[in-house]
Amino acid sequence: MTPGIRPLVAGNWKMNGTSASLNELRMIGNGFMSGLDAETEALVCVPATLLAHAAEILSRTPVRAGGEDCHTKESGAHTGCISAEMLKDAGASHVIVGHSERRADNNEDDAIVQAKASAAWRAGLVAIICIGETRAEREAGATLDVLSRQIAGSVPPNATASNTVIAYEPVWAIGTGLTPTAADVTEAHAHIREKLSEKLGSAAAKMRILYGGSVKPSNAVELLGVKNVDGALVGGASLKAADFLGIAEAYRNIS
Ligand SMILES: O=C[C@H](O)COP(=O)(O)O
Repeated sequence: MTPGIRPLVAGNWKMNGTSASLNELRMIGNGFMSGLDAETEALVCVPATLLAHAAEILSRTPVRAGGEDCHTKESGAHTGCISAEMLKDAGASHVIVGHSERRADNNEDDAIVQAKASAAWRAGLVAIICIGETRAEREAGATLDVLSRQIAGSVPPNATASNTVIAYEPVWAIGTGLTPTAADVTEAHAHIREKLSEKLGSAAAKMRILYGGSVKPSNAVELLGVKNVDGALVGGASLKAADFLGIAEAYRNIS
């Protein structure tokens, strides 16, 4: 938590979900309508095939819909790609850029991630910029250096707390059931805040820094209660409404 920052609990469905899954979204929306939004903002980033449906379903709730990636360009000859403008047109408010799965699967480097963040802003979307170290980098003691490098390269110099959210996701914690200790998360998030401050000045003080990687209802109070953790980016547990709502409910037990 950071005083003065309203937490954001964001889901990332990744390459999961068909129209049959939309009922989970309805239940997520209904859950936030029954009072959870007092504690936290909520967002679910879904595959592009579901985005327009998701946005329509969630439009009657406090929960927003987002995209999982965007191209750097507005339009053109890029078969199979989706622009930020297309996501906006389909009802997105946010888009994830630089997720470690895209960095690994599609060879996306920091320069591409930064260009995607700028593309998101151009379309009127908030960019959720993901950073985080691999297991090998962690074991080499390079975690903070990796975070510094990724912030330097992936975050545009004119980022603000209104147009950008940072998500710290240790790659080795994603989908593994493993999580860093609260002390590790404290150190990483403090370092991220410091580096953002050096780069962005006062804009960094109110910028949300989410934690992502095996967040579940059972560990949410511990992970999300850490200083400078301003919400969660949730993968697997966002696919089931009960789990996603359970994570958001953690804020009722965090002071
Ligand atoms: O974007 C979400 C993260 O990759 C976390 O995924 P996970 O909650 O399944 O570990």
